[in-house]
Amino acid sequence: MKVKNICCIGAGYVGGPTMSVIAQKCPEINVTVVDLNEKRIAAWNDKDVENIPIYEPGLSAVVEDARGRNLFFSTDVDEAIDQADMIFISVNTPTKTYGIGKGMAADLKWIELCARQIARVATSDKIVVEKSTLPVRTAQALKNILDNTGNGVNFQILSNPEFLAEGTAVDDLLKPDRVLIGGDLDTEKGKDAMQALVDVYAHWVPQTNILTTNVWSSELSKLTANAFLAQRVSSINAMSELCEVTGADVNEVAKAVGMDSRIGPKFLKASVGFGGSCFQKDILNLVYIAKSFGLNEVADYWEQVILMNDHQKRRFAANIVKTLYNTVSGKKIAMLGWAFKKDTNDTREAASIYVADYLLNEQAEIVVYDPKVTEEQIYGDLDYLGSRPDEENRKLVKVVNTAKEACSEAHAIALMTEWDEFLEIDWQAVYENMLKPAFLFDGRKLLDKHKMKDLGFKFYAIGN
Ligand SMILES: NC(=O)c1ccc[n+]([C@@H]2O[C@H](COP(=O)([O-])OP(=O)(O)OC[C@H]3O[C@@H](n4cnc5c(N)ncnc54)[C@H](O)[C@@H]3O)[C@@H](O)[C@H]2O)c1
Ligand SMILES: O=c1ccn([C@@H]2O[C@H](COP(=O)(O)OP(=O)(O)O[C@H]3O[C@H](CO)[C@@H](O)[C@H](O)[C@H]3O)[C@@H](O)[C@H]2O)c(=O)[nH]1
Repeated sequence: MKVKNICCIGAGYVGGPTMSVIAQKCPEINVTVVDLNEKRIAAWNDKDVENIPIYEPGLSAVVEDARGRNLFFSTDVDEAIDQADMIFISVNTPTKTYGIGKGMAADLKWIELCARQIARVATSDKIVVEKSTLPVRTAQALKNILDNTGNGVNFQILSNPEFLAEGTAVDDLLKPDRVLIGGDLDTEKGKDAMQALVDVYAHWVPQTNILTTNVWSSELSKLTANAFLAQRVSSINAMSELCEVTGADVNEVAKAVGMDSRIGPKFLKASVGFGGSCFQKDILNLVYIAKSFGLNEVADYWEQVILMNDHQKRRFAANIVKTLYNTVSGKKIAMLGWAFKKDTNDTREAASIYVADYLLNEQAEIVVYDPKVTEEQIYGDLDYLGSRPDEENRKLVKVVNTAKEACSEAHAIALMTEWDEFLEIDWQAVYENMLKPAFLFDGRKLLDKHKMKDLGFKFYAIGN
């Protein structure tokens, strides 16, 4: 079968970029991305393509190419479901904040709502694709909901997890290491559905990079990939603490270790701790699944990756307090960067939120500058933690428009995100405008230690 109409439910960080690339590469397929969030859809449809709701290098050009031709953004979910022969579900699956599995399991509320809506609306056969990251065996639950509608529609469920990383989403989508498609390999209908999705990706991805597996392997591979990646970051971060007490330099250790072809150089950059919407959520989910099968050793093994990450964020903040003579009360701390990594406006689970919260509990005054994150987002992130009244966050935290302004008259700077522009800062001028001693804490190992020390900074970097 040839796919003619695709619908994607969820116009977020995954649905938006993924569907834009599919539409650009498959001009004969109509792609409609739908969302309940009217503001988000309006932003995707904004006349000025620079105002689309997600910042990703190269994304606006892709959207401009396809939007209005075969790429559409809409809030009419029913209509798009009705028209589609293939439906991607790309809604959020955050960690549950209530009930059984609170703080661990993935909240599948939005997934189930999608399934019920598809079941209610569909009058013709559909291929339903899990694009969201889901616990292994979710496809079974989806199938149960879809198959119990009694309207005779045939649903094929595929798992097609997304591996893009934010900040490089467009590149990752254009040149994926692999595309993974899980489906029912035992039936002709299952195989046909898989082939239909393979044919979509084959417009631009070499066949050798398109991997087909059974559904459960596909679902579990996504959680496994994120667990392995996060584990590397926690491993090097654990070493960074050991480096700090032994005189080793974590960058040198990472380079030496990464040159072993069995280990490889990627994801060995020590940092103030990994953030982002995926790593923590997906590992907690993995831990929960392992525990629910009684596999306690497996669960404990992976949980340690999260515990190490929490420790890394906490000890970075604690080191600031300790170094500033054991008190930051009433002191101005400039935070450079708020996003969880460079080249994205996403702040979900960013280390900066937790470091700021720690410092605010110590009564610091914080001034934040991030080139892509809005003031509203920063206050929202702090308010969400509920550590203090919202008004207090507005009183103690200021958000400014330049790094220079943030650092002026500061007691200390905490570099939280590795934005390229922080390399271009006139650090001499920054030094001159700070209170002395001028403390600089580099949570990303971005800056040149010798240069910063020569300028006069009291300089501290992770793992050094
Ligand atoms: N962010 C990433 O880099 C990334 C990468 C790979 C996989 N994932 C996974 O992809 C999924 C989506 O992540 P995201 O970052 O795009 O989330 P997101 O929160 O940015 O987007 C999800 C969107 O779905 C919409 N939505 C929720 N329920 C809906 C419904 N019933 N009908 C219509 N719209 C609905 C929300 O309004 C929201 O705009 C998650 O499972 C995530 O784990 C994310
Ligand atoms: O060597 C490294 C690499 C990353 N990080 C940090 O780890 C976090 C996650 O970074 P990254 O993985 O690059 O971004 P994400 O967008 O979270 O992407 C991850 O999560 C996605 C959602 O599941 C997956 O699709 C991607 O494959 C996976 O890399 C960020 O805070 C990074 O700063 C480090 O500290 N050191």
